[in-house]
Amino acid sequence: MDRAGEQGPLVLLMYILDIWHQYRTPIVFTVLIFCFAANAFTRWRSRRLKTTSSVLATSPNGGSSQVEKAGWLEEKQLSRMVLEGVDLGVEMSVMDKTPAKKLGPFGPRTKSSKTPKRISGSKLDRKPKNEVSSVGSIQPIVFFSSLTATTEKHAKHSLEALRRSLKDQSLTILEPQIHDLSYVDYDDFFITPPKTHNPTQHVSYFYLLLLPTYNISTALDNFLSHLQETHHDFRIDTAPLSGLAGYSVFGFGDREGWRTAEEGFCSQAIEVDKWMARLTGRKRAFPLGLGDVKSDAAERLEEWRDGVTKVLLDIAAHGGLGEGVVGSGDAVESDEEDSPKIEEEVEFKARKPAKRKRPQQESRVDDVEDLGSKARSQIDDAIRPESTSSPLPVDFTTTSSTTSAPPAPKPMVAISSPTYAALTKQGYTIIGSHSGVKICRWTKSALRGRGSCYKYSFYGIKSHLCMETTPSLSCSNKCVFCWRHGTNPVGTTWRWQVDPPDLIFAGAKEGHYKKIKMLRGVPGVRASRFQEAMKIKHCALSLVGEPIFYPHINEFLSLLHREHISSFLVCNAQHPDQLAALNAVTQLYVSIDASNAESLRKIDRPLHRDYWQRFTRCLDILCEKRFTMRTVFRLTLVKGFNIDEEVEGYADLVARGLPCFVEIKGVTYCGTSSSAGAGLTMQNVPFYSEITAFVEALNAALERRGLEYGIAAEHAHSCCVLIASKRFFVEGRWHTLIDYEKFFECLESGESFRPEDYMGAETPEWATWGNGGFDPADERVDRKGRPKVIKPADGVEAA
Ligand SMILES: Cc1cc2nc3c(=O)[nH]c(=O)nc-3n(C[C@H](O)[C@H](O)[C@H](O)COP(=O)(O)O)c2cc1C
Ligand code: SF4
Repeated sequence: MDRAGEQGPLVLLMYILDIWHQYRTPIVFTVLIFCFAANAFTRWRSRRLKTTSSVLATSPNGGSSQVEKAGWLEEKQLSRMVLEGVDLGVEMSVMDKTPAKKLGPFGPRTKSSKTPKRISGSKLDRKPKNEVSSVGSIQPIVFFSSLTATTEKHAKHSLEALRRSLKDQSLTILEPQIHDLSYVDYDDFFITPPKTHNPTQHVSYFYLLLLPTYNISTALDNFLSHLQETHHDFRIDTAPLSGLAGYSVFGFGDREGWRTAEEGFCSQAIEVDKWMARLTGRKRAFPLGLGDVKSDAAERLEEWRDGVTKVLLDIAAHGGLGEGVVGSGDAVESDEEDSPKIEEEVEFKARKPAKRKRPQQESRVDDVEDLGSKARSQIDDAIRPESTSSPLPVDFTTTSSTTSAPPAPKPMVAISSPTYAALTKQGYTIIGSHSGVKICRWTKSALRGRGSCYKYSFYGIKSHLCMETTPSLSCSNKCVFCWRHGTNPVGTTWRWQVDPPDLIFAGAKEGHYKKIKMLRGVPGVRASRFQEAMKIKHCALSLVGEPIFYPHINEFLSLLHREHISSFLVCNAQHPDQLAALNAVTQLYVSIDASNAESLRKIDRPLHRDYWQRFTRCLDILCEKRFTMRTVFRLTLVKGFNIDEEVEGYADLVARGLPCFVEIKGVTYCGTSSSAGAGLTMQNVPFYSEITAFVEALNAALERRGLEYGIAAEHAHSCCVLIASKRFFVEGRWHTLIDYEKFFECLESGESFRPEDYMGAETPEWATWGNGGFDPADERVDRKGRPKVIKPADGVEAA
């Protein structure tokens, strides 16, 4: 090997190095340009792949698997990921129950696809499946079962009636359909709601079930078994029919053979209603209707149908069944809502502010809460055992010590105030700034056929037709037994904004009907009574507060009377001027909570310094009114406060006021911390035997005074007895009931009239003294729905 040959590679290397040094800048520049161009090309190509609708080269489906524009696919939004290679279309349609082509950008694929794996998916629809969209359609379906064609005939007639009444509605209710349960496949309708074939239209189904009852084996047994098994089938959701918009059942039975539900009247319809409540997850849209084929079936069915039609329209308008009270839609009854627990909690909260340190010097009071807490503190001081001889409560109308101009009136119960929150939590609907309405527990009881309050036995008022309201939530007393003690505002004069009477009247009706509607899904509510309840016939102006405190009480009363709603007004005998100026009411009450000044101070804890003078003046005014309206003394007996040794004193008060009636009832213990704070316990609740002993003693005391009274009626269920003037004892019978239509006739005649002019029929035998006072047409049950054993200490929330 020669030297030149050995040095050849070295020379070549040096030559290359030389060229590199000479041309490195253009070389580097060229390489960079090339890399950039290659990169840009790659990116352009991949973007083009995403946005074109060209056929994927490797897709076996050719033109059918076109790639849709996928720009919407935000990877972060993907809540369900599907690996490419799985049949995406099928997977998605199972998931969302909508056709595959709507769901994915890549269309259906097969497992044989050779394209690279790609992760894809779509957003899940999070809307609750069982909520009817307000834009969705509702499909009513009438189901019936029939052996001897009675139910079939009614079902077909109902279908026509439904079609007629829904014909002109512009809402989204589809033409009702009908199915004979003997011919339908239960799996199509009673495992899950039927499937909709049109994916663009969301349809919710509403079932109306019309069923007879047979105590022999029929196809209905299969239907019942199916419902039961579906509910218990562990593979199926316990409420698979919750996607329904609602359901309601109507049963046909024969009362001649099966008098009561316990004996089997409509028992199969009752069972179906229960299972449907479970399977639909509480979608009872209207109470179970029951009709006796030999008497009232057609009438009851019509009421039920009207109610169901209204609910259908409601659902279409508002997109769902709306609110219900606790227990709404339940399969079986529970009385949770009667529990005093909520009251306890609210009352406790409401009383908390009273613990705040109170300034020594009282100043002018211009806010209801301030007034309430100050009054409360004073009153609390007044009733503490060690301070029983403390000075009388201050009259706030005379305590102003400031010289500043009076502030502008404020709302009595401002929306942002704790009082508002406490009252609404207790179930009050606050109307405007100072009025309230609430459903009383007897309304629910009457709707279920469990009995009305004592006013039904004494005066013929059906509790489910009665509205309980007050145009003034404020009161000038703080009675120890007041249910709402600690939450309601107090004051001696009206110093708040004044709402117009028509606003209060409209608000009270609206609030009342809304609350009634919330009861429609409650098990046990009778369809016929529910329908009746949608027309208020009576108004109890009591609740809490002092109705005659409201400056436009007379205008408010005329609004009631104009709609033929009777008025029972209860006042606390502290506002004689307002009482004197009061126009006619159907029945006028004053509360007589004690027989003497000292006792009244302890029990009513009045804010007025001259409370006893006010009280006795009210009795005199009542005495004058006794020939123009029915006047009543209401005595609430509280053991340890106002019973012992007071009989003679009460008899003297009766002699002074000469009321048409004296109602005597035992106090209701509500078990709240406020009542406990006022020194009240269960020990203060008199037994019914103690009430009756008192009544007999009072009656004897009245006789001794030569007063023409007698014991007319009783309602042992609510510890209440009625003493009546002999003016209402006609031809040897008590006539304590009221002829309400006659009352309105008298009122509208413009002539003066007397209470006797609207005296009603004789008091029913079952309500008279010695007979207990419970309407035999109703069913007495305890809180769990079991037959009731009379307990003398049962209280009543009476208005
Ligand atoms: C054999 C038989 C058994 C019945 N059992 C009951 C019953 O247990 N409870 C009830 O309320 N009605 C009962 N009924 C009355 C029917 O429910 C009632 O007549 C109904 O209207 C029949 O409806 P359909 O004609 O549509 O079959 C029975 C009737 C028959 C003939
Ligand atoms: S308790 Fe009062 S409000 Fe309730 S139904 Fe009876 S009268 Fe009406």
